[in-house]
Amino acid sequence: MNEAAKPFRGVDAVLASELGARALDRALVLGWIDRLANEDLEPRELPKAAELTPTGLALLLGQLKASGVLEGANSIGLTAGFRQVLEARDLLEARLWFLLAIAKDVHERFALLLADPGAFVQQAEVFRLFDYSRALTTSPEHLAATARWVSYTTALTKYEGPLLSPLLGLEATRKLLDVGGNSGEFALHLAAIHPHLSATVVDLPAVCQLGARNVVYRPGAERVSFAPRDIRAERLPGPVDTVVFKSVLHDWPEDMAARFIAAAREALYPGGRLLIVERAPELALDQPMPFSMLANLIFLPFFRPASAYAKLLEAQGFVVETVRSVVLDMPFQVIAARKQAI
Ligand SMILES: C[S@@+](CC[C@H](N)C(=O)[O-])C[C@H]1O[C@@H](n2cnc3c(N)ncnc32)[C@H](O)[C@@H]1O
Repeated sequence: MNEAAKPFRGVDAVLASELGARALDRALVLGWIDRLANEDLEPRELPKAAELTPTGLALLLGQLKASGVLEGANSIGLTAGFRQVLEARDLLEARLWFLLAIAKDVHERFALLLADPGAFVQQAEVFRLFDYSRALTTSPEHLAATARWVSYTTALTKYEGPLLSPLLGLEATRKLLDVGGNSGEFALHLAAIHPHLSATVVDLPAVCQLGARNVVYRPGAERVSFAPRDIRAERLPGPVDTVVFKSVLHDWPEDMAARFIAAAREALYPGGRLLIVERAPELALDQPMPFSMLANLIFLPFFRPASAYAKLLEAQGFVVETVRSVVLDMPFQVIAARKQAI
């Protein structure tokens, strides 16, 4: 297994069942995980154990053992496997937050998810949290609302970055635009591993403001800048030699995706490269699925095959050079295309 994929595998393994995920959420909230990280305890010594019924305590302990979080009977401890998972605690907490929120929508609107995924996304409560319109301004209220979901995308990207960057072929890149680049986490990773690369993150104003706070003082930050823009209405800054769209284009219908590809073309030098980095619509739908997969399953109808992006790119005069893929929580693909020199 690719070493860098381990955090995803570990997190997804402890979130395999919904009850297990809920139990872990409670254990985190009750402070059990923090206490047990330092010492083993008897069940009745666990924080707030006395507030649970005997059955509640047994259920919570039982589910946490069943999902590989805890072990022991008289003396309870964290398993070695879960201690490793805790090394990516930000990823674990981000995944839990999103899964528990989306589960409610899936429970209430499963028929709609099957019949009309667009309407599901429109109606799902969880997507009110991801309200891009509140990122258009930087009032304290809008910054706070935006910060909640930006910390989710940031945590995911922190672990996705090292798996994806080897597929990008950025050795010759000097100036890169990360469009919809969120808090700059991906751009910062790219700048940190490529000392000659400078990156500009294009995103909505509140996201850029949070992003500037996210990268400050971290290695490579001096080569990461932010360009607040609404890409529906404004041109991209340029010229640059590489443009990246990571997990951005699936959010948009095909005509808008084509518009953004055209804007990237305008921002690129002749001979420049455009990289589309997206999850691939490849899930074994006839296999039992872990609860954790809900986080991707709801987007499945919106993920496009590489061939669909190749068509959009070729229609705009790009030459598709490579399609590479890697498996994280599901397959991710990188479609690399070059703007023709003339
Ligand atoms: C699904 S997130 C992906 C973020 C990041 N690239 C990642 O991989 O996690 C889509 C990003 O597009 C940005 N975005 C949405 N609408 C936008 C717009 N009109 N102009 C600029 N950025 C926009 C969002 O703020 C968000 O950061």
